Amino acid sequence: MSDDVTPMMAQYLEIKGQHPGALLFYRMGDFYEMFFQDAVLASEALDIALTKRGTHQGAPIQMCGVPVHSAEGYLLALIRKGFRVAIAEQMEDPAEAKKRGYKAVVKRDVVRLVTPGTLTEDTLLEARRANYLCAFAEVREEGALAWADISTGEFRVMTCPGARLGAELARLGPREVLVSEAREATWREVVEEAGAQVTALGRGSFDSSGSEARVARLYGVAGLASFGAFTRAEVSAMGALVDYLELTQRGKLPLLRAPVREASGGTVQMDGATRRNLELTQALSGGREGSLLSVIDRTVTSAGARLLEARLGSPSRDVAVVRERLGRVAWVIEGDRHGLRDALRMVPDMDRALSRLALERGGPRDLAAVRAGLVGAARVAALVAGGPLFDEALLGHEELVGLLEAALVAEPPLLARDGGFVAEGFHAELDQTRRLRDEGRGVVGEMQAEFVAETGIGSLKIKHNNVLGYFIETTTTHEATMRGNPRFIHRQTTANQVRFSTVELSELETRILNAGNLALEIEKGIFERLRAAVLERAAQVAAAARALAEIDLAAGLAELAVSEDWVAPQIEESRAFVVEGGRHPVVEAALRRQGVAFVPNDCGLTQAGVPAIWLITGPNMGGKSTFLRQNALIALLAQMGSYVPARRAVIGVVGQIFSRVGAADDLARGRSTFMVEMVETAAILNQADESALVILDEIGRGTATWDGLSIAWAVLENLQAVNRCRALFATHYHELTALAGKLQGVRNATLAVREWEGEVVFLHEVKEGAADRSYGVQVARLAGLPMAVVERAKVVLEALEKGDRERPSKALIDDLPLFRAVAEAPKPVAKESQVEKRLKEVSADELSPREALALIYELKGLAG
Ligand SMILES: Nc1ncnc2c1ncn2[C@@H]1O[C@H](COP(=O)(O)OP(=O)(O)OP(=O)(O)O)[C@@H](O)[C@H]1O
Repeated sequence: MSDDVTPMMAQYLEIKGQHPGALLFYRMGDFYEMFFQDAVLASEALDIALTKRGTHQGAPIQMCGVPVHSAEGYLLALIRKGFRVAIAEQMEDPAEAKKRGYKAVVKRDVVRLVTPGTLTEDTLLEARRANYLCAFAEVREEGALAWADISTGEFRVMTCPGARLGAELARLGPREVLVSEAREATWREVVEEAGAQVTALGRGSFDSSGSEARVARLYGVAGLASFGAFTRAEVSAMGALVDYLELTQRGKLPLLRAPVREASGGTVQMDGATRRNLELTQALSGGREGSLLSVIDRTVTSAGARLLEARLGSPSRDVAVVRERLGRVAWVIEGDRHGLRDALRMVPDMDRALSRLALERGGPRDLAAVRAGLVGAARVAALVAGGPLFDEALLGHEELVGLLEAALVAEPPLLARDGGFVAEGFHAELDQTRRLRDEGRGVVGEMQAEFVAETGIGSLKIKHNNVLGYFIETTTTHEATMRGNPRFIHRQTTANQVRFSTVELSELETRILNAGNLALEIEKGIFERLRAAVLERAAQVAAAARALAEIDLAAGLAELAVSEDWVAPQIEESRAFVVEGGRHPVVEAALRRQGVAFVPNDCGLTQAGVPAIWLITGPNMGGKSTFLRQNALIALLAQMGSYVPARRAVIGVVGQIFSRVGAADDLARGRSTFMVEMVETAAILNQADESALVILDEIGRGTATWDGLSIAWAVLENLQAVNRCRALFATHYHELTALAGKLQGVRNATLAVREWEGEVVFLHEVKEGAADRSYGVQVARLAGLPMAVVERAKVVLEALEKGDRERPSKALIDDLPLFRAVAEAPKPVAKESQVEKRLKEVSADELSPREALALIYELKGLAG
C-alpha cells in the first residue's frame, strides 16, 4: 500500500482546492466521480452507494459516482438540497494524454459551477417560473438590488434601501442572493425568509469602480452611460452579479439584455407577510394549488406564465400603464379573437432556447424552437394587426426563418452530436457523404448475399459491434467450412458462434465509418453556423419573444374575464374604493367544485372622497376573512391590468397593500404568535400612507382579552387619524363598534346570520351595522364540542354578560359540581340521539341555560 499521491489524485485535489464550498463532479469516462467528504455528502443526499478505492495518505479514499447521461437529475436533487456543484470535464481525448507518457493524466478543468440561481437546463428549471439570481449591494448609506434570469436574459436593477430588501425579495422570489461577505450576517435571515440561498462574495466583487468596467465589458461598450444613469450602489450590485456569472459560467457569458433600471415607486408596495397572507403564488398550506395564481393563470406559453407571475408580484401604481394594459385585454374580449390562443400554443420557449444557445449548452432542438417561435410570431402578428397588442418586433424575421427552415429537419434531436438534424438538400457535400454512408450500408447487404452464395451457408450474417466493427457470423457448426476458405480471416469464437472478416469487409467498414464521421463533422459545422446566425439576431428574437409573452398574458386574462364573468375595473387617480358584487376568486372556485354559490358583497372605502375604514364584526365562519381578502385581491388584480371578480369596481390607485391575520406562528424563529402579530402591526402603522389599503384580521387575538381589545382600539384610532388610509378591520371585540359613531370615516359592517332552532345559518352577506354577538358557542357546537361543554359555556357566557366579567360570581363557580356530574355521567351511547331529539323539541328560548343543563342531566340519568 503506498501513501504516494497519484498524479490523478494530485490533479483532483488541486481542482477541488480551487472550489471550496462546492461538491466536485470529477469526470472519469462515462461517470462523474466524487471523492472524500464530497462522496460521503453526495451519497447520503442522493441515496447512492459509497465505495472505497485505493488509499490517500494511508486512509482509504471514499468515492461515489453518477453516470454522465443521467447527471442532470442528480444535479437537480443536490441543488434542491442546498449544494453547489463544480463540474470538472476532461479537456482532451485520453489518447492525447497517453502520447505524453504512460503516467500522464488527462487534462481536466471546471467548466461550470452549478448553483440555484444559474440554472439553464429545461430539466432543472420550472418552465412557468422565472429563476432569479439577485445581488444586493451597499455603498455608504445607499442600497441597490440587481437581478437576472440567465435562462431568459432578463436583467434589472433598482435602488433598494436595506429596510426594503425583504419586501423586494418577497416580490421576486429569487433562488439565490449574492451579498458581500462583510454583510452576510446582517442579511442572511432576510434572504432565507424569502426562501432563497445566500451566497457571500468577497469585497472585490462589489467594488463599484471595477464593477462598471465588468458590466461594460459584458456588452462590449465603453461605459454604462448609454443604458441610463445608475447610482454607485446599482453599479456595484450589477457588477457583483456579472462577476458571479463569470465565475460560475467560466467565461461563457450568458446573453443578458441591457440592464433596465426599475423605478422603485412604480409598483404597489407589498411585503412578504402580505403576499403570503393573500396567497398570491402559494397557498398558506404551501404549494401552488389554492393560490390566486393557480386560479387566474390561463396563459398557454411558458413565457406568458412567467410574465403573469411577475405582474401579479408587481401591480402598477401608474394609472396610464394600468389603463393601457386593461385596454389590451378589452381589445381581445371585444374582438372575440378566436385562433389567437391556438396560434400562441404553437410558440415554444424562445427565451430559454436562446440562452442555452448563447451558453453553448444548446442543441438542434433549440434552433427548432427559435424557428417555430418566429413562425408563430408572424402568424400572431397577422391576428393582432391594427390593435394595441401589435408589436413591430413580431415581424421581420423572414431571413432567419428561411435559413432555419431550409437547414433543419422537422423534428431534430436534442444534441448536435447525435447528428441527423440537417435537412436534405441544404448542403451538397453533406448529402453526398450521407449517400456514401448509406450506400455503404446497402453494399453490406449485397456483400452478405455474395458470401452466402459462395459458402452455401444460408444463415450467414454480416453484423456490427463496437469491438469488432463489421464481421461475418455463422454458427460453430459451419466453422470448418469457413476456415477452409482462405478469404475468411478468423476473429472470434463464442459459445455458439464463430466470427470472421475479409479484406473487402474491412475496407468497406473504413469507408462507411469515414463517411459517417465526416457527415457528423459537417453537421456540427452547420450547427455552429446556424447558432451564430440566431445569436446575431438574438436581440430581435428576444424582443419577439417578449411581445408574444405580452400577447399571451392579455389573451389569458381575456379568457379568464370572459369565462369567469369578470368586469373591467375603472382605475383613477383618487382615494376611491367602490366594489359592487365583489367575489373572492379562489374561494368562489373552491365552492363551485362543491356545487355551492358564492355570495357577492359590496364594499366602499371612501366617504366624501376621504379614505374610510370598515369595522367588521360577525360570527366566526361568517366570511370575514374572505371578504377582507377579496377586496385586497380586487385592487391588486385591477392594478396588474386584469379584469376583476365583481359587478363594478372603481379603484383609486392603491400604492401599498398590507394584510395581516392575528395569529400566525413563527416558531421557527422563536417568536410567539403574539410577538409576530405585534411586529407586523408595527410595520403597518409605521409605513402605511394615504395611498395604502390595509387589511387587519383580528388584531389582538393573541393575548388576553382586555389587552387585545385595548391594542385593537388604539390601532384603529391610529389608522383613522395618522395613517388616514383605506382599511378593513375585522374583529371579535364588539366594544370597538362604539367607535363607529365617534371616529370620522369609521363604519360598522357585519356578516349576516340567521338563527334557526338554536342553530346559526351563515348568509355570508355583508351589511351595514354591528353584530350583536359572535355566536362562538353555536359554532363550537356545530364543530362537535361535547354537549355538556357547550351548555356549560352558555351558562358562563350569560352570567358573564350580566355580571362583572373580571370577577365571576360565586354562584357561577358553585355551578361547577353540576357540570362535572353531567360531563362525567356514563355515556348513553345508543340513546344519545334521543337526548338530542328532546333538546331540539324544547326550543332553547323556552329554557334558561340552567334548565337546559338540568334537562340534559335528567335525560342522561334516565338513559343511564
Ligand atoms: N361570500 C361567501 N359566499 C359563500 N360562502 C362563503 C362566503 N364567504 C365565506 N364563505 C364560506 O365560509 C367559510 C368561512 O369563511 P371565513 O374564513 O372568511 O370566515 P371568518 O368569518 O373569517 O371566520 P373566523 O372568524 O372563524 O376566522 C369559507 O371557507 C367559505 O366556505
